[in-house]
Amino acid sequence: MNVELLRVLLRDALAPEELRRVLAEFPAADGVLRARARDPAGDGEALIDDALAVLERGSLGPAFLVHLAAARPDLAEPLREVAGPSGAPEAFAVASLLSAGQDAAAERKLTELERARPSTAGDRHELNLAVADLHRWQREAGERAEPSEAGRDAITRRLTSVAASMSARSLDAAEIGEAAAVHPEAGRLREEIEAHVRRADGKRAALRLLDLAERFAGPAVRRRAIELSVRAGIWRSRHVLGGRLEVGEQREWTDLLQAILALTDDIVAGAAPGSGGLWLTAPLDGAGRPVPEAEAAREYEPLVRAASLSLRYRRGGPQVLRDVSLTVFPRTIVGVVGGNGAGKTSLLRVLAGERRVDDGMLAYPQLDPAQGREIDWPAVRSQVAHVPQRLPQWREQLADHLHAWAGACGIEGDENRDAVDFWLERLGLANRRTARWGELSRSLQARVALARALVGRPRLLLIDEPLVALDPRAQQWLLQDLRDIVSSSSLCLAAVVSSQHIPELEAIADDVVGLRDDGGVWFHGAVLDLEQARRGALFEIGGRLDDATCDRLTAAFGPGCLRQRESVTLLRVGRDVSRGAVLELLSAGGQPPSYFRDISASHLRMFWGDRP
Ligand SMILES: Nc1ncnc2c1ncn2[C@@H]1O[C@H](COP(=O)(O)OP(=O)(O)OP(=O)(O)O)[C@@H](O)[C@H]1O
Repeated sequence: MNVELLRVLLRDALAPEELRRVLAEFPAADGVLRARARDPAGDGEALIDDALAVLERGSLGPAFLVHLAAARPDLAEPLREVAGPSGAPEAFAVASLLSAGQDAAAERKLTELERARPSTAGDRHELNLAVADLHRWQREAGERAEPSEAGRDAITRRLTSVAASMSARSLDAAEIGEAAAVHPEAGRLREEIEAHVRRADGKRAALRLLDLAERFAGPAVRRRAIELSVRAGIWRSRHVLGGRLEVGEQREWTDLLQAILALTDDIVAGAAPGSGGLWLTAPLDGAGRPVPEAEAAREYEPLVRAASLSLRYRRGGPQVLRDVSLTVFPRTIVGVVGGNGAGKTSLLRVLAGERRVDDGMLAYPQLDPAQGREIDWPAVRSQVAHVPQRLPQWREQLADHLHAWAGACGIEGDENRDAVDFWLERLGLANRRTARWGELSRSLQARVALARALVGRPRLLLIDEPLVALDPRAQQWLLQDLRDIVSSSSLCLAAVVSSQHIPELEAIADDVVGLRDDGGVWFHGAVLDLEQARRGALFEIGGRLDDATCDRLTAAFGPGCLRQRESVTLLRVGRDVSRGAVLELLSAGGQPPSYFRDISASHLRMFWGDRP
């Protein structure tokens, strides 16, 4: 939008009283602007300044152009120039044709606009409604032999919001393109939000909008994103059961989806370097651009590097960790999987600095500023949030508890208030602000533990068995949120998550450390390679195996290596495991199986299937 041209137009083409009236009647203006416009003693220039400041914000500018075109059809041409190349001039051309009484031309234009297929489902829906409104209005006008002003206004109002939404998308296309090219995460999140909107999943769209705002926007925009998320939540609870929406409700819903998309674009456009947005949280150079090396270090240098860790709780006692190695990169989730007593909790306690290892190398390249021979544990611990399996309880009301916790982490004042509000909304806890520990389900208690960890602005999350006692839906909900937050957050954090729920964790993890029952490692690497490793070799074993044999095999080849299929047992092992080694373990209890064969190359391997 050409703001300077609009300034000239407002000053020279409109009499002061007319300017006041147009601004006072502009439905999308904020209350302050409308009140000023109604003040007959106010200064005209100052009013124009105020108006332009409001119109430049968000996507109100194009909506105002439509509004003005409807009031002053003679200004259509200069307004088109002000709007620039976007869908908005089309929309306000229709408005001005209607206003000038050229209904047939307005209808033609509107139909053209609808055919042009604007980019979002919300826009298309809104245009359909506008066409329907126009037809109804024409019919009514024909019957009454006199056009109805109210009908005309209704169509203009609707076009105003379409124009706002469409131009929010096309006016900023260049900026959005630039931001997405420089920072693919912004572009990716925008695409994801659009996809949720297309599926009319407003709540998921709003949650991802919160992630986008947390990463790229300042507190005011985050507040706006929180408001939209609250509205989307109310909508979901009202309409989740698939009730039909009334026409008025449809409009409200469309407005909400459009507002989500418009704010998304505002944030993404602001994420472009040089736009004044926050775009990254890395240190900035003199010109306000992120320092590339600092950003690269933050994104790509590991948070944890551990090699050959070993641990015994007491001298001469059993070895709990044996030669365990892992590397944790920012924005990744490392799953630590294994059976009962495999050492998962112990490994997390070592990483949290609660337990010293007997041997091995442990370093926190980004968290330990000194990088000396000894780890600076206070510095590291202040950036690590450990959520133990036994969740911490609290006495106060939930929001008070989180405020106090954030305060204890050094987050004070507005930042404290904003962080608590943000995480309560993001994790679906906002309507439980006043709840106490005992009033929450286990699933919500797990979410509170996550919120508490996140308000402290950690770089590393260590989460022990978060899925225990959650039903499958709650497990999926929690893991999906964790995945989204770790991928997108401005904290640039990583998570190490332990669980016995191997398939669930694998679905969201980047890397896996699979612990054997003896504390050794049966797999360490990318999830993508895990399947490959498991595919190594497949053996079919006759009959059911006794518990002792199952335990022996699981200890050697890791949890999940065995599946019972009808009258046979299938065993999956790495490629490097010999037939002889497997047979030895099968026979160690003195009862060799009735038969045993390698079916790796046979179609029978299909019987492994997805079913555990
Ligand atoms: N404080 C301790 N003192 C002595 N032994 C311990 C201690 N904590 C754990 N162990 C032992 O270390 C081994 C590993 O325990 P750990 O809790 O790390 O395993 P885990 O994989 O988390 O098991 P689970 O899934 O049952 O929680 C177990 O044999 C356990 O008995």
